[in-house]
Amino acid sequence: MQHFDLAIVGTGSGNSIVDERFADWNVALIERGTFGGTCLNVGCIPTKMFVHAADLAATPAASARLGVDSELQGVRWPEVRDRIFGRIDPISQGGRQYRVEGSPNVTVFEGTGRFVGDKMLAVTSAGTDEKTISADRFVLAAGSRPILPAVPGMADVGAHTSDTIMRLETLPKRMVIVGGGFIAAEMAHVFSSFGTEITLVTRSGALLRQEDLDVSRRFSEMAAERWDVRFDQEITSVERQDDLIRVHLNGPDGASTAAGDTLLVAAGRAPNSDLLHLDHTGVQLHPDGRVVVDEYQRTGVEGIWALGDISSSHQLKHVANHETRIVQHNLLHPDNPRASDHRFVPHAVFSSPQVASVGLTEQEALAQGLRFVSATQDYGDIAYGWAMEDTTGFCKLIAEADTGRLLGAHIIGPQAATLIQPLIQAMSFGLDARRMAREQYWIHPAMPELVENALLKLPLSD
Ligand SMILES: Cc1cc2nc3c(=O)[nH]c(=O)nc-3n(C[C@H](O)[C@H](O)[C@H](O)COP(=O)(O)OP(=O)(O)OC[C@H]3O[C@@H](n4cnc5c(N)ncnc54)[C@H](O)[C@@H]3O)c2cc1C
Ligand SMILES: NC(=O)c1ccc[n+]([C@@H]2O[C@H](COP(=O)([O-])OP(=O)(O)OC[C@H]3O[C@@H](n4cnc5c(N)ncnc54)[C@H](O)[C@@H]3O)[C@@H](O)[C@H]2O)c1
Repeated sequence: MQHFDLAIVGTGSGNSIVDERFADWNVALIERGTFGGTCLNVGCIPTKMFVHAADLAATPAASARLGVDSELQGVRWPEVRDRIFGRIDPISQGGRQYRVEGSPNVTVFEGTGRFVGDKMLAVTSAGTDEKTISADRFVLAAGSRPILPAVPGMADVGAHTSDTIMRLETLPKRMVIVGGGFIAAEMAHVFSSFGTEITLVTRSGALLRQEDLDVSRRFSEMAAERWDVRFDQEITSVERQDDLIRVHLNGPDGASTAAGDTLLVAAGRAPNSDLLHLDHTGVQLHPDGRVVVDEYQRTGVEGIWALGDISSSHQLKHVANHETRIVQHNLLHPDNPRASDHRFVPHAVFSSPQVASVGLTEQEALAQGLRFVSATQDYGDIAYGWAMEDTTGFCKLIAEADTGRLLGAHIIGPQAATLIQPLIQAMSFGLDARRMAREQYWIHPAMPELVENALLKLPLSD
């Protein structure tokens, strides 16, 4: 049995742990899927490349009201798709090749790892013999995978998830999307901009329910104008009839059916901890399957760390990246460990409109009994937003009443994912809202004046 100083399960964020500082460590990398993990292959990167193309495709429809007449002449789906994966696939292949052939201290095991002893992992893959390895230390970076709701027929109709939808042979004519979160919002924008008719089915009364209520409401209203959105639906069964998939629903108005040639299920992701047979090690799990870690990313078992989607309540790449750097440091400096910082974790939804958020929603601030003030600034009332004639976007801020410390920031509208960054910075470094607004220049008439004016609107005393 081969023994290693370190074994890393998962080559998403896990792959970037091993740099030159680990040159004299004997490392095993275990990967069951495509080298490079979710973000690179089926997550952040391809989706945002599709979103960029979708934004371009949607521009002609939006520009006529400003007197600019242009026409979308077509979307060459195979070319859009192949340009994206023609750029991504070589990165994954190059990363794999570098580890297999160019990293003398790293051994790559391709297959599914599962614990068979305290610090022993068996790796199985179809067509090869099972290999068992041991290691002094393990990093569990095995990520998460899409959930297919347990509904009669769901597993039999050829439903797509985000893992497969981006590689379709042809552009769908009618797509049913199940889910009302990140992936549903982004993919509905992508495919509808390319010309696919979208029916979006969600079990709750609003889309993007994790957002501040004002943002979620605004996004839901706008989505309902653009797509056939069915709220408050229970899926009772799914069936395929030749080329048509029918999703049978039960909602406030009774039974109905959503039909399309393609079904995308975007109903959340579950941690891959079940694949690892962690009962053989004593690593503990939360009820939802996430690995339990402390602030140093340590599991309860000495020498076993976890990071990213397998352990985090934030399934976000910037969180996985941060935790990777923490684990990296703590592996190298076990006597001087660093803690992860999850105080102000932002996120953005790259749909149309974009949504971005950091910190508490108003509902969370209320639930925590905080004394806070809030202010909302419309894009339409700052110079650049007025020039664009934006009528729907806004920035909402929540600040501690006594100190002016920002508690939360929420933006819906153009460039929201970029505009939020100074607010993340202010919260991370404890800059109070009044100082942030007044003690720096804000370029006129640029879009960040949205943030400046939202800050100035907060009813805080001097
Ligand atoms: C469609 C989509 C879009 C997204 N967009 C964004 C975005 O815009 N911004 C953002 O911040 N986040 C985004 N995310 C989330 C982001 O991709 C994840 O949070 C991040 O990739 C998680 O990284 P990870 O290293 O924890 O796991 P992964 O990157 O998933 O890596 C885990 C790896 O472990 C392997 N593995 C699992 N089990 C085993 C096993 N037993 N043995 C061997 N190997 C195993 C898997 O094959 C996988 O390669 C998106 C996700 C999706 C699905
Ligand atoms: N821009 C980004 O950062 C980005 C983009 C995509 C994905 N992600 C990450 O990936 C994760 C997974 O994305 P997601 O959209 O699958 O999950 P999600 O948690 O964002 O949304 C899941 C949605 O599915 C709905 N749902 C669940 N079961 C259902 C059912 N049986 N019937 C109808 N609706 C049902 C939920 O109510 C919810 O609206 C996200 O939580 C996010 O962390 C991030």
